[in-house]
Amino acid sequence: MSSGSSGVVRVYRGGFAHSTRDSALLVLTDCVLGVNARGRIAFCEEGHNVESLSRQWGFEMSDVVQLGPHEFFMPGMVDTHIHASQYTYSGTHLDLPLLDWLNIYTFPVESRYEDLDFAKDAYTKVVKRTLRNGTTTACYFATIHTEASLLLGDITDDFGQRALIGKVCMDRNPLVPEYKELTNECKKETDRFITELLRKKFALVKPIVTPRFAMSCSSALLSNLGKTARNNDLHIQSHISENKEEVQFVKALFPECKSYTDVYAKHGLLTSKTVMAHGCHLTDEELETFHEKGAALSHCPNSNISLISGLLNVRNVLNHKVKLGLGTDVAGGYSSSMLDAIRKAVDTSKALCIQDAQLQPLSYKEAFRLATLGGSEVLSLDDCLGNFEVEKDFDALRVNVCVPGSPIDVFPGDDLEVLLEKFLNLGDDRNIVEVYVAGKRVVPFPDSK
Ligand SMILES: O=c1[nH]c(=O)c2nc[nH]c2[nH]1
Ligand SMILES: [Zn+2]
Repeated sequence: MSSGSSGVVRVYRGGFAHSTRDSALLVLTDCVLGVNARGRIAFCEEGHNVESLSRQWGFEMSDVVQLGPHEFFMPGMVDTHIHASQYTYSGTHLDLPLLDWLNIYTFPVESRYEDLDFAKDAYTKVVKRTLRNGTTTACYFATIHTEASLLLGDITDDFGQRALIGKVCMDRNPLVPEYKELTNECKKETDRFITELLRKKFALVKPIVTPRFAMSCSSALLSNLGKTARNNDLHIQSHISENKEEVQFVKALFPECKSYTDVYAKHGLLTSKTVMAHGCHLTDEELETFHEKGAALSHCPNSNISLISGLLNVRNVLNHKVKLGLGTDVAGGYSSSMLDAIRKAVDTSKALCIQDAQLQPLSYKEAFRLATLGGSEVLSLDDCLGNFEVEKDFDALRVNVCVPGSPIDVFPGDDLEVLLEKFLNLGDDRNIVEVYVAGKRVVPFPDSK
């Protein structure tokens, strides 16, 4: 379809499901959506308006792509916390708690990313795997290595995934001292990473300031990173209050700070562009600080259970009006699929309800919202993605619950809402037949990939 004078390059008609500010789930059984040449949503209206839209926007009725009866579009999913560098061992090494897990499994593997061949293989695989599973936006941790982190940026751009890329910063690592940088070297390399990645002018891939967590950073480094983020108006990511032992260590390392949250706040690292992973053991007072600062949390339920870290009370986080999204936290989390994060978020919430009958469980609709619009809010990208509002980028998954070999069975009377719920609970990448980022089809991969 040519864009003509209207600029509409593609039109789809059929079922759509998304979240809005007011509604965790809006199901549109017959909707017509147009995508313009900039990859943005030109219109999203009731299907019966298609003829007047075709006159208004100048497209032919024969150009309208009609979805099948078992198909629908949903917004692309936003993985707000994933370690690309840990993908090589995902699905293994889940028998230790966080601090031992870091020292024994994680740091030795991350050290290997000095080798760019190793990095290229791992990073290509994780980008392809996550895209196929519907992650249109990923907030990645790489490693301390600048060149390999830049390579991750190149690969995400090449595959068309939207991403924030963090070169990991750490100048403290007593048990694995070969995996850290000197404070000055870390500052210099972080600046170089940011400059070089921005110089590439990738439309969808940007740097994010990434102190690993308070335990692996000196106060001098944290302050410097806070300034770097402020001076360049950059996003910030780290970990917070994942595990009780970690919380105790941080208290001992930063006695002048009144809480773990205060450590980041005092160093200028808690802003409206900050996303902190986990937060399982945050107090209500700390959640209030998150709310005041506009900082966000990434809930990583698979990792929290796999490393026996804790169970985040999402209802309490939502009640505090803290921005919240979901993360796979590969490889503390063993699945790179955001569908797994949705399921584990609901399961975790239900487990907490077993202990406290007063608590209201997270519904699948709320989890759907967290994985899409919630994630876009966490990354302060909700003005350009997260749902199907006009003028947002068309980041979308075309789902077919009835593909050959589908893990889902459909029965008479299953409406679109049922198909969505079945997909979220039972579906996998076989059901994600196409993935779009900023209007461009990125899955199936082109033959060259
Ligand atoms: O789940 C986690 N994965 C990590 O790599 C990490 N580093 C600090 N804290 C962490 N938590
Ligand atoms: Zn993590």
